[in-house]
Amino acid sequence: MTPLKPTEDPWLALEIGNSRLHWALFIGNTLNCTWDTDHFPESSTPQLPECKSLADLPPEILPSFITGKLGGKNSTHPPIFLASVVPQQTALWQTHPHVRIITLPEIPLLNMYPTLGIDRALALWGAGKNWSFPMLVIDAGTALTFTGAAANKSLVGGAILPGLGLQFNNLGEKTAQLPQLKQEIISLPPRFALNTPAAIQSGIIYTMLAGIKDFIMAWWELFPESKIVIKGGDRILLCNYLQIQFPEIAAHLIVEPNLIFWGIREIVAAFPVN
Ligand SMILES: Nc1ncnc2c1ncn2[C@@H]1O[C@H](COP(=O)(O)OP(=O)(O)OP(=O)(O)O)[C@@H](O)[C@H]1O
Ligand SMILES: CC(C)(CO)[C@@H](O)C(=O)NCCC(=O)O
Ligand SMILES: [K+]
Repeated sequence: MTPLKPTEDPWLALEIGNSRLHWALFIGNTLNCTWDTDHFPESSTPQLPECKSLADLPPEILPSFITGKLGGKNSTHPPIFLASVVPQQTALWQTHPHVRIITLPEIPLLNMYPTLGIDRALALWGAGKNWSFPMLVIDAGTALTFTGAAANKSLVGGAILPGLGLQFNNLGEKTAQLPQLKQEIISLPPRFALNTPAAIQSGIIYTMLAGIKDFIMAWWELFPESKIVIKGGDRILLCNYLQIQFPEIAAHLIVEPNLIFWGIREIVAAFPVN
């Protein structure tokens, strides 16, 4: 792979989450744009190892407006820096000639444990480098996670629970009488509900908000001055409800969809350049 000129060369960041792929185009250090794509179907075996030029990447991965920004189909393939928490999807990219997989030991956080998710580590590193440590990151994704580090950039730890979508889906799937609901709750339901959909919504949303509040309060006991950043596909929904339920807490949250990309940028910037 040709070395990057950090100020001007284009490169792609790819985060493979459990629901979908999250992409970013960087020009040097500057984030140009982001987009999301689906996982590859398990059945398909994309010809990724054959990707020599941009023209070889399927259009469902690289939208034409991105190819345009990169100078058209015949231009040289930019490097892709990949971080994944889905090993089967990582495997598809492993042999791609321009892919560089980011691994946990490359992230300069102290006290990490070997099975820590790379997404959690990158988001925490990106948040801490951008705002400051101590730092707590809340990822409202497929899983809801809390991940915190102290002022000395040492991982304090965190917690993992089913995200909003998983809670709704699991309840609908594993019970005979409960319907599958979408988590698009327009307004907060009554806490003590008199119909089934509202009762499910109440149960899930109020316990989740109370849980988030409890983790935040516990974190502030340890690190009273700490900033807290929230990311993930359900961040806006959760922030809106936190705003109604616990406005004094919501006011302190920094909402940032691109945390992992900031983390990846830090790692890429530390890359040796000729
Ligand atoms: N367009 C969308 N596609 C899929 N999920 C979405 C979308 N918009 C919001 N969501 C919600 O976002 C949540 C998934 O979050 P996100 O996309 O951050 O997960 P992910 O790709 O698995 O990443 P992570 O591994 O960080 O959880 C789901 O609960 C889902 O309901
Ligand atoms: C928790 C998830 C699924 C969140 O994406 C991911 O970070 C992961 O698979 N983590 C591994 C376990 C851990 O972080 O302790
Ligand atoms: K699993």
